Amino acid sequence: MSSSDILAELDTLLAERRQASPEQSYVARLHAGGPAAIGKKVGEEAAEVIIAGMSPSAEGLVHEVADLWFHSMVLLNHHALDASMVLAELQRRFGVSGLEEKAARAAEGK
Ligand SMILES: N=c1c2ncn([C@@H]3O[C@H](COP(=O)(O)OP(=O)(O)OP(=O)(O)O)[C@@H](O)[C@H]3O)c2ncn1[C@@H]1O[C@H](COP(=O)(O)O)[C@@H](O)[C@H]1O
Repeated sequence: MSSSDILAELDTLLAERRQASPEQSYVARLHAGGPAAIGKKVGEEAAEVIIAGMSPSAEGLVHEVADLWFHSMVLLNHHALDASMVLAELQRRFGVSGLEEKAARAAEGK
């Protein structure tokens, strides 16, 4: 599998594992806890990303970001959303300066 396919492959696997028993699947266990429990895990992983980002170990940061992406994907899946929607949103934003987008929003009063 190429690395560019992994998000789509993982989304398919996550949807399958949602139906599994919580005794046998970490993903099923996360879903059983509901959005608040999954969101709590996303928050913990985000905190671990912040801590890893303070250290010079690139390997540690990559590991923690992978944990954050994985748990965020489970949360998306819990709401019948998937990574392709996030990728499409990033594609839509591609090349649009964050500063210009913010200024345009301010001009529209948003
Ligand atoms: N990519 C992942 C993945 N990344 C991280 N994790 C798990 O996420 C958890 C992260 O928890 P922490 O880092 O907080 O460590 P912890 O000490 O185990 O957690 P706590 O005790 O704090 O709850 C660990 O149990 C990891 O194993 C993952 N679990 C599963 N997947 C994918 O999901 C698929 C389905 O998994 P199951 O549903 O478990 O079969 C797997 O085949 C993988 O492809």
